[in-house]
Amino acid sequence: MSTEPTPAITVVAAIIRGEDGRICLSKRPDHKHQGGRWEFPGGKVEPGERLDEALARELYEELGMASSLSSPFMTIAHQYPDLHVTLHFRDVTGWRGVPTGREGQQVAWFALSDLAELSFPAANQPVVTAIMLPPCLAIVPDTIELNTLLTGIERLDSMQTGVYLRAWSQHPARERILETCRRAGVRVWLRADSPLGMAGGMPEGVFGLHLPASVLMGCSRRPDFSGVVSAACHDQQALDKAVSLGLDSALISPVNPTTTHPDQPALGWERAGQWACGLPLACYMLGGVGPEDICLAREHGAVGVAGIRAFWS
Ligand SMILES: Nc1nc2c([nH]c(=O)n2[C@@H]2O[C@H](COP(=O)(O)OP(=O)(O)OP(=O)(O)O)[C@@H](O)[C@H]2O)c(=O)[nH]1
Ligand SMILES: [Mg+2]
Repeated sequence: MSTEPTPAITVVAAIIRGEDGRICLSKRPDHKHQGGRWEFPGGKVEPGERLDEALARELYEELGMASSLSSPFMTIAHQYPDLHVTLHFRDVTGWRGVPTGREGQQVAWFALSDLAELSFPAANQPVVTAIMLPPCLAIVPDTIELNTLLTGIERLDSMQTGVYLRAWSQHPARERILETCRRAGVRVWLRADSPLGMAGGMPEGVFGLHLPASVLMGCSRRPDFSGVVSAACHDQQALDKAVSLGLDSALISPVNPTTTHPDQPALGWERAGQWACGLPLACYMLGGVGPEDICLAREHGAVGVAGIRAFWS
């Protein structure tokens, strides 16, 4: 048996969003590692290169794009049978030129709704799910007044913010709340009451099922739900469990001290970031954070922020 260690490489890859929201992908040549699959354009980071420099170089070499500005989106560590990759996916925010396959590779733009049909390298599934998620998750307080909630939902930017209706199933106006979200095009998460999901099934059009920590730890498999499944994680054991169940997303908390959970010591950004970075699921930072912290959250391995007070006052 060979005792050679598996080679390890660091890769940067670009999430290039067109003005119409479509994503630019290229097809890996058949003879390459993970050949014939669609990829986020990019490649190996050279020694001494910063991630943004490496991505700008790769995008110029592969697609002829100049002056690319980029910021962190998600990092995934993945073990292939023959290779260990650390993939740094970055949002490309500024470029010139039309992306063109300069190495003979096919390049195309895809709507988010088409991505699920494409074949990607095995490491990519978590990032494909993550780009369909809003960067903010507004958790609805249990005691909010109905009109404040309905007006608040109507005012949200539905591309930017999804809503977690934590106490929805007990709410007397639950159908009206859900209908307001549907009309506003806001993506909705509901809470799982048990490891099986929601008693009585999920209403039509619900985007996400969220598992409180106690429910998560009682799950022996991913709940049956065709949408996104997320979980509340206050420690590494919970994150390990979320990964082992193949969940899509985790809410890591509390990052900062909060008035809602004064008894829980805050993790701080550094520790929360060490937990999130490299995981094959989309993490949201929760606890004393708001939309102004999206960049900070992404620098610490999360795709966005979740909060209660920051969204409804
Ligand atoms: N660019 C890119 N590479 C990915 C993705 N997902 C993924 O697993 N990889 C893996 O990361 C590695 C990236 O290598 P690459 O072939 O793009 O590297 P490169 O552009 O520097 O090419 P070269 O080796 O021909 O110089 C490959 O092993 C590839 O399978 C992805 O979405 N984009
Ligand atoms: Mg490449």
